[in-house]
Amino acid sequence: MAATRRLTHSVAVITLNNPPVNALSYSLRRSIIKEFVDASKDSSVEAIVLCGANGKFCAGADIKEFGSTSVDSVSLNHINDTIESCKKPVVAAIEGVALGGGLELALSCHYRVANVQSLVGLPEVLIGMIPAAGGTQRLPRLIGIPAALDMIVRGRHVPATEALQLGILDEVVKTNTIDAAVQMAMKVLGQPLENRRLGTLPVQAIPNVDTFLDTAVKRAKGQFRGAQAPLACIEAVKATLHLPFLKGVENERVLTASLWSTGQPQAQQYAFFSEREVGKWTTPSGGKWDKVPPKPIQTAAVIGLGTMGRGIVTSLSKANIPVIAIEQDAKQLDQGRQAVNALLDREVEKLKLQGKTSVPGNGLGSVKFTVDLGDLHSVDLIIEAVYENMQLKKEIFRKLSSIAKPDAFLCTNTSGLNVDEIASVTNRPQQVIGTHFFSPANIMRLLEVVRGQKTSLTTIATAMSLGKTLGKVAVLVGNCPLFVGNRMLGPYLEQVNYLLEEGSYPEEIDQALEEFGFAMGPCRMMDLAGLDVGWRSRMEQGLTGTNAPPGAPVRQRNGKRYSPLADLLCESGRFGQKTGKGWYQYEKAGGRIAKPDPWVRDFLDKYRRTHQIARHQANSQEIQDRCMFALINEGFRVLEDSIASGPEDIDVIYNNGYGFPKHRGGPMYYAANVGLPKVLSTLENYSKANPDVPSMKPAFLLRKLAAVGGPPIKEWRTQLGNTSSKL
Ligand SMILES: CC/C=C/CC(=O)SCCNC(=O)CCNC(=O)[C@H](O)C(C)(C)COP(=O)(O)OP(=O)(O)OC[C@H]1O[C@@H](n2cnc3c(N)ncnc32)[C@H](O)[C@@H]1OP(=O)(O)O
Repeated sequence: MAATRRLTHSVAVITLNNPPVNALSYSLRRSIIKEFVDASKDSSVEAIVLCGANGKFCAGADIKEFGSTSVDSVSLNHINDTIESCKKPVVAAIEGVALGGGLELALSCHYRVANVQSLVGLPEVLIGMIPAAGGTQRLPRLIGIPAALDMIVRGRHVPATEALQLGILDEVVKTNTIDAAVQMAMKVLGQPLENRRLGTLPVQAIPNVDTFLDTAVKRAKGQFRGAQAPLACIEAVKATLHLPFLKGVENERVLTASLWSTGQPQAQQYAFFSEREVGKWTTPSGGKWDKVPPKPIQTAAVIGLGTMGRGIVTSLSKANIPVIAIEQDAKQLDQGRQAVNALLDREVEKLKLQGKTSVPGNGLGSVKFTVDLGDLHSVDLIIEAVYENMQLKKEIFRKLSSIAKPDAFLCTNTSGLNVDEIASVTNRPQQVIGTHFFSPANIMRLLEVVRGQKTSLTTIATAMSLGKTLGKVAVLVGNCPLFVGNRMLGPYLEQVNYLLEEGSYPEEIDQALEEFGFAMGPCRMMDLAGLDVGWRSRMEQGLTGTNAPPGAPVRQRNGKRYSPLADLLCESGRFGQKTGKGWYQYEKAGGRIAKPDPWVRDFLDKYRRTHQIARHQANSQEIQDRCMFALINEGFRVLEDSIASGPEDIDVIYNNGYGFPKHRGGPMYYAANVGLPKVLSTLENYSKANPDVPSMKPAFLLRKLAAVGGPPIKEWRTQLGNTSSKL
């Protein structure tokens, strides 16, 4: 980890070298300042270029060093101020990424030249922080408050072509970025540098700035629900209007300290590293991500062009993988084709905005639409995405056994069916795996990769690698009903139903959980997913409908508490958004604007009267605790059963697939933060009062960890001990 210096003509080229992303660790910072000061004093040097080794400029501060002491003696602010005030021209040569402290370093240079493929941004907000090395002060001075605020609050990675238009970059080149930067440095020799020192410039005035900033605060509160960093970013940028540069930088420091005390940065940084950790899968048989090479996937196919299939085809095409898209008849194929083409048109528009129109074929993989399964004979990987019906899925996999080439991988996109049962009808169970995409599959980042009993390590490696190629965060999980995410949702939604029975209204429950930070409350989520999905499944399980045990009490099944509320809603044709009515009413069938429905209130009131349930109106805290602790308790059971290999896996699943607020780290991190003894005692109390709700009986692992005082989450794995692993 060092910066090295060489001389090209009279230009000193200082290269940041700290693989893999040239993060600004303490020792790299120390080395940069030394090389820089030496170069600025060296009389043979007329200008300086800063660049990064291995095709990457710099991904910012070394996040691993946050929170550790004694690393601040060479601050990035000091480096940036030294660079900005240098009398010799300094040019940043940006390749790959200039993010966070990396862009702040580049902004302190007098000029910036970048490769066309590179990305720049201030993504600190995504790890719960604000840019605090002058970024919130220099960027608005360079590109104005509105554009800077948009970048800083969203933490957007901006493509070089857009950054050039915004005025962040002075030149964009296709090749030889460092040479171009050296040329630029020589060209500007002798020119005045005063107006290139961003810290000395005034910020451009905009009309009605106060209204503009108030609107930004309101929008951020609505969008980021409880996350403090976006608000601190706005506060920091606002300071450019009334504080001189150095005071503005001091304000960044104060805001950072205050953010740190909320615990949100720590949670988001845990989430950041957990996303990277889950890619490093291992299996009890000794399989390991870096020991088993994946097979290359050159062609793929998707069977079924419903909502999921359309998204999966788009996702594959976006990753430049040619896809064959299959439907069972010409009419459905045509509908699927139109829907996929509309999604792909949007992708082309996005690529155009990123200046990537020159990529052959727009950088999208071709899509061939067909009704002929025979066309699949030579594809490398097939994803079945028909609706959730075991018999139908088995029929398709039987056919694929004889049609697909012997080394083709067969994936099932199921949200909870038994992958082993599907694999059992094929002639290659070792090449069968579950790939549980989340809707809309072209947008949602999560992919649950479900390993069957016979799934080979190569198949796991290939599915995990495909996830990465598709830009997803893939998490390896074991095969059990509903896998991880949906399994944990069961007890959570059970509590929602009980709260509704007891006296809460849908909008109160949603408000409590949206205040907690969820992107969407559970009643709105059920309406979006379709209430009929669960209803059909409960009918198949014999819990409701004609298969229900004759004479079973309405609110009990097999001796356990049961809520028939959602069944009753479905029986009256209320399936959620798709029918325009569910827990809410919508402007039309398929509408999205949820309005509280007096019919639902009336229905719930009548239900309570019929069943003589005394009304208990839970407050937000009770709603949050009951729902969250139910979710967490099932998370512990998932760990006990080794369906997920660690708490990080669960947290990544919830953060990326279920709208869990990242600033709380994930459900298991949240549990550790609340304190496991508290989670345990709340569950114990509930369980004692409600022995007919077994999902709330504290999990063994929770008891075990609470008994040793609730150790930090990093230590949980060692406490898991010997379990019969399904991974
Ligand atoms: C001192 C002043 C304060 C400044 C504030 C900051 O600068 S905060 C940091 C701001 N920067 C970021 O938030 C960037 C975070 N990184 C990324 O977004 C991505 O990693 C990337 C740079 C876009 C690269 O993505 P890619 O998908 O190619 O690789 P990975 O994400 O898997 O990363 C590779 C490994 O690098 C580690 N890493 C990445 N960034 C940092 C970082 N800033 N600090 C420390 N480590 C970082 C990452 O963890 C991976 O490590 P592995 O061990 O290989 O898992």
